[in-house]
Amino acid sequence: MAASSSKQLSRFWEWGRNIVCVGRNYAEHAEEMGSAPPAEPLLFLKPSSAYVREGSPIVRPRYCRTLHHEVELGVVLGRRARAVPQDAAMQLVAGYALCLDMTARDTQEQCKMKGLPWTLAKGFASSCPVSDFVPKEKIADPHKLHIWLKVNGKLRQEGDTSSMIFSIPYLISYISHIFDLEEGDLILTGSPKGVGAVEVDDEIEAGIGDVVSVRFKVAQGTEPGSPKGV
Ligand SMILES: CC(=O)CC(=O)C(=O)O
Ligand SMILES: [Mg+2]
Repeated sequence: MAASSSKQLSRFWEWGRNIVCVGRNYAEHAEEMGSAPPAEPLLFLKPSSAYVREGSPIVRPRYCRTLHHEVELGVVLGRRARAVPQDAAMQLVAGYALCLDMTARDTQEQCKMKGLPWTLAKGFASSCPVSDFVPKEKIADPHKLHIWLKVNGKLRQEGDTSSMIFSIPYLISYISHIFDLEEGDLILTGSPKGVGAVEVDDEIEAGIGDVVSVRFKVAQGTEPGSPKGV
């Protein structure tokens, strides 16, 4: 099947496709979370309604007291992938995006203690802010990118994608042996160290080097009747 063009995927967040997240893909972040680096990729999913774009706020759920930022490189798939070998995986990539894996850290800790899935912690509405789409032709080597994040102008997170434990082709191949990846799917490749809390009215700015950047404000969720959490 032919790959979708960059133009078709330039608004990938509107396709309603899978958001597949990789956890603990940087050893220093695994360590700061008190975990050992994984022997196999740790995967979880966000719903496509988790997307938020610049101009709308990141909304802290009512059940969350400790909302953390995680800056991550996102990989946008341009073609369906089933059981692809690593050496063919990069041909399926259409482009990249700067992504945030917003995390209700207190909820996640509760989920871990109770052996529950991370959906409330990682999958709430607006938990996946994304930048504009960056066509793959604009990135010479996705494993040599500087990703960074500031809160209210102060640098909080910096990482180099060369430090990923599992490379992009490894991840695409690995995931595609579990379920089909589709055109328009997004893979969040994990956070470097330096995750931390944001408060209501904070401003987050994040980018991939000087290729693309985004700004988001944090707001408080006020939905009546929203769950109490875990
Ligand atoms: C501990 C985590 O929240 C895993 C994660 O999302 C990561 O990027 O690492
Ligand atoms: Mg993450």
